[in-house]
Amino acid sequence: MSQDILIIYYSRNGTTAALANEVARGVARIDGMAARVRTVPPVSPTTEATDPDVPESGAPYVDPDDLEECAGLIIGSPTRFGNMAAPLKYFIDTLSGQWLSGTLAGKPGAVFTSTGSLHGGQETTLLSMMLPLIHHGMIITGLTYTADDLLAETDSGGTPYGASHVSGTLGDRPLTEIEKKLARNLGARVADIARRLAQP
Ligand SMILES: Cc1cc2nc3c(=O)[nH]c(=O)nc-3n(C[C@H](O)[C@H](O)[C@H](O)COP(=O)(O)O)c2cc1C
Repeated sequence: MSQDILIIYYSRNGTTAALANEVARGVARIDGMAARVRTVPPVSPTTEATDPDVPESGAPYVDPDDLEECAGLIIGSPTRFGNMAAPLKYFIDTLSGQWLSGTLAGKPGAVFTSTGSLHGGQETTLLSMMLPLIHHGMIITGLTYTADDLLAETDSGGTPYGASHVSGTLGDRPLTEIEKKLARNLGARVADIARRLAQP
């Protein structure tokens, strides 16, 4: 039976979702590993506002069981003012129970983001997204210069801290080949580490 790497993302305009799909493809490259892709609902300043249990499109909403069952976790968010978007942070802030019981402790974790501009805060977002994962006891991994061609291209997304995409001021730039490659490599890296950790 395969082990799942949980990929949780928030995306309003679809570019972080596209990156999530590439990360999932990378997970699937590793024998015995499968990607479980989930999203989180938007948040509203109106406390009475509700959303359907199943989103109109895209991945299903993440469920607490997903966190229990995963062998690793990769989270993705658009960059908003140099930080992760509120819906993902809101979801993370509901995880006190999992923190207390060590649900994610010892599992590999990684992060990815999409920004409007190349210098719009990818690194700050990625680093700050790692912090809650560290609090949960996760083993954080990024990308490597040697295996991932990070030095080959520096004019699009892709950082040592995780996968990334530059969507442009109109948010309409497709993923570049190097962005796709690095996103897949990140998924494969987390899946490979999870598989090795599961070996006796
Ligand atoms: C409120 C808000 C804040 C943003 N802040 C930044 C920012 O700090 N740096 C940046 O490069 N892009 C910023 N953007 C642009 C988004 O990061 C970018 O459009 C991203 O690709 C959207 O991801 P999505 O397609 O998954 O929704 C911001 C967008 C919004 C709506």
